[in-house]
Amino acid sequence: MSHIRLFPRLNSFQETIPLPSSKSESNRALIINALAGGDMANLSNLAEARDTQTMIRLLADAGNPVADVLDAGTTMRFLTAFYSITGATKKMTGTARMCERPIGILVDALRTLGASITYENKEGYPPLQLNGFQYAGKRELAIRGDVSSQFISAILMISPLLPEGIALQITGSLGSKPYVEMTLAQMAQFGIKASVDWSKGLIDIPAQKYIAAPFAVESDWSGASYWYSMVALSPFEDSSLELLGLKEDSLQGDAAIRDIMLPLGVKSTYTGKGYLLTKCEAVSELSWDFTDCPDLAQTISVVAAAKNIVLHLTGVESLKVKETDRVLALQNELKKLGSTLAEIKPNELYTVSGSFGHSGSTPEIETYDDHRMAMAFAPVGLLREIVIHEPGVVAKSYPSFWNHVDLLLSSSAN
Ligand SMILES: O=C(O)C1=C[C@@H](OP(=O)(O)O)[C@@H](O)[C@H](O)C1
Ligand SMILES: C=C(OP(=O)(O)O)C(=O)O
Repeated sequence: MSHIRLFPRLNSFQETIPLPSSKSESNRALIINALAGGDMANLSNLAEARDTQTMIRLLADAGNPVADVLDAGTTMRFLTAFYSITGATKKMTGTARMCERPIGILVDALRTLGASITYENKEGYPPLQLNGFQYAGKRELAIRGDVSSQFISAILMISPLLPEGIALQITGSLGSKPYVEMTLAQMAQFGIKASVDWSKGLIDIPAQKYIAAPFAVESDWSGASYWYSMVALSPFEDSSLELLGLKEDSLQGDAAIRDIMLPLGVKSTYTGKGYLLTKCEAVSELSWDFTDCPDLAQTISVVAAAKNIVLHLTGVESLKVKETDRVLALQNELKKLGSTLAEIKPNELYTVSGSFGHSGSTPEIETYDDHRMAMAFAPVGLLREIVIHEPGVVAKSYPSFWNHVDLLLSSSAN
């Protein structure tokens, strides 16, 4: 299927959406469970996301000298640390885009600990060749926090296995902090004790053993964000959705979508089984810092553009090194809705503003091999006909996305 065409419906919806499981929680659970020597049967509700299925496949294929992670960032970063500490000889590679995503900060940290790693092409980027591990005898490690938190999560998960544990000093600002907290919380569920001083950026983990334990993965709050958009963009006041499996007290930072969407016109009510989303009044201008929840920036930018809400975004620096340069991709595609994403302060402050076009030629949205481009723009189909190119990209995190969209929107695929 090279594109999907979505058509607005003429009435409201009241539906229940069975959300996918979190790929972030799944990929941590898989690494931690493997380090604990646990049985796979201990893990329930693992994500159907390709990133997680790739992790499962690669962990089961220990003897293969090559690990191809495709486009999965967490799989690349977590497995590089996992194979390093387990002394594997392994080539780590992925898609062309994965080979443009930085990994030097993690490689430097692993080398300091004792890993032997070489770059096959460009310094600081995959593919990598891992050639075993000889403990360097140092428990103090400094690591930058401003490029990707996944480097820190990767190091943290292997740290209990280091002969003296680790005293990790995060330097600079820390982006995506809730993902580091998620890592520590999941490690704690497998018996790991850590002391953390966020005011100093210090995480201390003594050497200790993981204790195998059962772990059930929650529904995905990042995937939930697109259903929030559906409610925000529905022109009918009585539209509502119930999202199943979301927890009130989630490990996922993207649960912040509850707070972000309130001023954008969506009220969240916990039902015991998940969340009920209903419509409420929206503001006309909003500022939001996405440092803790970068994966929500596309969702929110599109909602703002489609509702003619002026949105000021900060904390979006990391968007340039994700599945695509998400700032550039948004700039190109928001134009097709009548909006601009203007860089107000270089690399710091961006503003979405414009005038949403209900008529004129059908916007044809390119997706740049990025699942979140496809899912962020799909809800616009509630307001006007729209075409999304390469809709299969959603498989990275949410393979059943279009089946769920069918509950709300008519579509034709080509
Ligand atoms: O650790 C994780 O599971 C993730 C961390 C974030 O990446 P960065 O830390 O690179 O911002 C996020 O964007 C990604 O989708 C998943
Ligand atoms: C950035 C993402 O994933 P990753 O970095 O793990 O490829 C994402 O899912 O939006």
